[in-house]
Amino acid sequence: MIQAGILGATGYAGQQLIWFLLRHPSIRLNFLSSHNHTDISFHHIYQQYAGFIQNVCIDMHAAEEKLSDIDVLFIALPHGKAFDITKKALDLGVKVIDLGADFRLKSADAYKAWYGLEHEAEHLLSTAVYGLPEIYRDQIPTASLVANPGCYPTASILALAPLLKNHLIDPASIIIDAKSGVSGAGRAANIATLFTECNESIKAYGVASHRHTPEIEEILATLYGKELVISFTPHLVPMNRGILATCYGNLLEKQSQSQLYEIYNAYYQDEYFVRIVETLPETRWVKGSNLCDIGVKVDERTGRVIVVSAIDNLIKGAAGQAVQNMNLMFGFKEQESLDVLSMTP
Ligand SMILES: NC(=O)C1=CN([C@@H]2O[C@H](COP(=O)(O)OP(=O)(O)OC[C@H]3O[C@@H](n4cnc5c(N)ncnc54)[C@H](OP(=O)(O)O)[C@@H]3O)[C@@H](O)[C@H]2O)C=CC1
Ligand SMILES: CC(=O)N[C@@H](CCC(=O)OP(=O)(O)O)C(=O)O
Repeated sequence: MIQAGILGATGYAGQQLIWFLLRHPSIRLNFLSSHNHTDISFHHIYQQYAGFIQNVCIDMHAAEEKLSDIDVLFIALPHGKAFDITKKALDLGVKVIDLGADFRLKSADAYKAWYGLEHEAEHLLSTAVYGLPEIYRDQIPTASLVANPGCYPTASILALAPLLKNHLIDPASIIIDAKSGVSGAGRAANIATLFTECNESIKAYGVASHRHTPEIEEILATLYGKELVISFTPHLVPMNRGILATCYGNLLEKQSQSQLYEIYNAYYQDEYFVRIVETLPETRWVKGSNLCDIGVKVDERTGRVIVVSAIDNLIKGAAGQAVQNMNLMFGFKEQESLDVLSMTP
């Protein structure tokens, strides 16, 4: 039995992680941490767990004392909070999966530029593995520290990877127009995510400045083999969950619809969690699952390819992907506890 500790268990990502770990036959939840709900039973905060989970939330200090009791630490804290505890956990031989952004970028300078914070564990950046199994599966099983990707980067990178790996588009032409449900902003109180502020409205935000831009660029550049820059515009839409990323690129040579489908199907042929769909993806068909649906359309008139991807931001965009990484790190079946389908409607 693997002992797991969860920091930030009371957040949306942490709660979703618990939902999956409870189904896992080889995992025991050792501790759950919270900031504002310490000494409160987890099932009093998320009442669907009544009768299923007995843990009482503890604070970060108490969690730190329990590090030597666990095999894996999941960190679902706001960015900037993972440095110290990650160092301590790794020193004790505990494997770490960080759902936040603290170990995703390879350079501390880039982290400072986009997150406005000094990186306090720079020496770990070269050892952290970017936890997108469809791209880095070979490195994850031996990793001690996995940086779980952001939700928008997961949807965007999976959508564009086959085009860049096969050098089919001009990288300077990439535009990603993405929409997220409100749970992407977390559970903490915030005026911008009040029902009355975001219901019946859609807005772009972080235009030309969103912190997921360098993360997407870094991984796409690795796939392409050369530096590149993209335009990325996220939008907030009035739904609880889901990300839809619509990605545009100029084709370097004429490609037919069926050629591109063949390329996508070949690229993802062994991937359980990626479905190449003939219709266009919709968030409702992946909501509640660890799946990423991808649809591809050639616009012959403009010479562009338009790729649409859909994920559940809290699952393939966070907790599901974290469990997928844990399964790989501990030698479990990659799909263990993750093969659930959307229950829509
Ligand atoms: N929401 C999403 O779709 C995604 C989120 N992520 C990342 O996962 C991480 C968690 O996100 P999310 O669950 O949405 O956020 P939430 O705001 O919902 O949860 C944050 C969690 O961290 C705890 N916390 C807050 N501040 C502190 C602090 N100073 N010290 C210790 N604990 C603290 C909170 O405790 P309490 O509840 O007691 O306040 C809560 O458990 C973030 O890094 C986020 O960027 C990644 C991909 C997708
Ligand atoms: C709707 C919304 O606000 N979404 C979040 C992204 C959530 C996520 O993946 O954030 P991390 O990179 O911090 O893990 C945002 O745009 O900041």
